[in-house]
Amino acid sequence: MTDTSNISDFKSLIMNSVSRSLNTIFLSKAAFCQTKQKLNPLVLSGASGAGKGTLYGMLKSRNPNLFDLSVSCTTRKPRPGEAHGVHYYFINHEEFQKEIDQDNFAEHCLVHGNFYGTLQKQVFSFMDKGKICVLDIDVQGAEKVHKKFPSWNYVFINVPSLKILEQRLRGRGTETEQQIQTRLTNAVKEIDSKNKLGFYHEILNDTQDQAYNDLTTYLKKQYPGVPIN
Ligand SMILES: Nc1ncnc2c1ncn2[C@@H]1O[C@H](COP(=O)(O)OP(=O)(O)OP(=O)(O)O)[C@@H](O)[C@H]1O
Repeated sequence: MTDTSNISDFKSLIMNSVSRSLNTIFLSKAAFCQTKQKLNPLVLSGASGAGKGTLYGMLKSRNPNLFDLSVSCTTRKPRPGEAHGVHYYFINHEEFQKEIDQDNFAEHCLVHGNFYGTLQKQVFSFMDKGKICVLDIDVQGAEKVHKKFPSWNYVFINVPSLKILEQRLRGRGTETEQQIQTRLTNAVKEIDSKNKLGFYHEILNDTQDQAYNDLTTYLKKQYPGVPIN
């Protein structure tokens, strides 16, 4: 009686141990597959002041481990308070030109004598970590990226009216009067070209909560199975 009971205990010990080992193998495999899942980057575009940064901030604060903002390279000098690798990668003209020659940019442009660009390898490194890399770029930049990577997700943040855009730019208080006027003039062109380009999903940024809700509804469809808050 005692012997049989011992054998039965021994059997169940072995079975439990095998079952635990198999669980560990399958769970680690699932975790491995999850970390290797590559998620297409999200390109947020729209006029200056439309709310790209605000909506990215909401995505990041509610999903800190899922979204990461791509940091651009620039040849302009850092402003007080700007840190290398945080606000921009500050590189010189020679280094920037080398990256252009090697076709390493998803997009780049020259503004007032300074280069700005998004390095592909930086975007790919986020993808390798299973993250959604967010590119916060203007309409011209997004058009260039789309030529190279048409399968990425393109969202155009729009505003209810130019009047409201003007109010928001003034409220932000980071631009001079001249810069506000330039941004408003550019906004008309950007909204116009968004209509012609046709690859965007458009989000109207009326109230922040409604815009965030519309954005996440779209993202949940684009990234099925990925929990997005
Ligand atoms: N739905 C909203 N209602 C009211 N104010 C808003 C809304 N969304 C954004 N804002 C405000 O509008 C201003 C511009 O927004 P934000 O800085 O996010 O724009 P942006 O598109 O990132 O601009 P830029 O391209 O110039 O960086 C900010 O002061 C922000 O707080």
